[in-house]
Amino acid sequence: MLEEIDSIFQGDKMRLITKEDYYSLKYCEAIVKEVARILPTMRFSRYTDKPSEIAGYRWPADTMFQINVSAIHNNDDYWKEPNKFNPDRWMDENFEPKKYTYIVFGEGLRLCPGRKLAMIEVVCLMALLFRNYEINLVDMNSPIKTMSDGILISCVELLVEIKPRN
Ligand code: HEM
Repeated sequence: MLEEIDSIFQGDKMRLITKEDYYSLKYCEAIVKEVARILPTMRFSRYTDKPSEIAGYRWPADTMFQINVSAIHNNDDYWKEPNKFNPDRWMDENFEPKKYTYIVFGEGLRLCPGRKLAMIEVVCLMALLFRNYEINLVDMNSPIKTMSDGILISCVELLVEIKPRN
C-alpha cells in the first residue's frame, strides 16, 4: 500500500490529489473493498407488503427480512478462503464477485447511488493520510470494538499511534 502511494506522490506531501491519482490507487481500493467485505458497515432489510413466496417458502404480508450481509460475504460457495483478509483477490483483472454476493452497497433497484463517491472519498482519504503519516495499531491483538444502531455499524474505539512520515 505504501509503495503504491509513494510511487504516485514521489515524496510530494503537499500537492492536491487528482483524478489520475485516484485511478492509480488500485491496491488502496482493493484494501477498502476487502475491509468492507470482512467488516460491512451497513445492515439493510426487506419487507413484504403482500403475501409472497421467497426462497421456496410462503411468507405473510408485513414480514421483515434482515439481510445477513456478513454471512453472504463469508460464504465459501462464493468466496475462495472467505475468512482470509486478502486484498489481492481484487487485483486480478478478471475478478468480479458474482451478482448479489458482494453487497456492501446493496444490490438491484435500491443499489446505493453514492457508492462511487463513497469509494473516492475513502480511497483518497487513505492515500492522503498514509502519504504523510505512519499509523499503527497500538495493540494488533485487540478485537475491534463496534456498535450498531440496527442499520449502521460503527467503530467505537480504535487506539492508533500516529507519527509524521519522513
Ligand atoms: C461507505 C459508504 C456507504 C455505504 C456502505 C452505503 C451503503 C448503502 C446501502 C447498503 C444501500 C442500500 C440500502 C437498501 O437496499 O435498503 C444504500 C442506499 C443508499 N445510499 Fe448509500 N452507502 C454509502 C454512501 C453513500 C453516499 C456517499 C451517498 C450519497 C452521496 C449515499 C446515498 C444513498 C441513497 C440515497 C440510498 C437509497 C437508494 C434507494 O433507496 O433507492 N450512500 N447505501
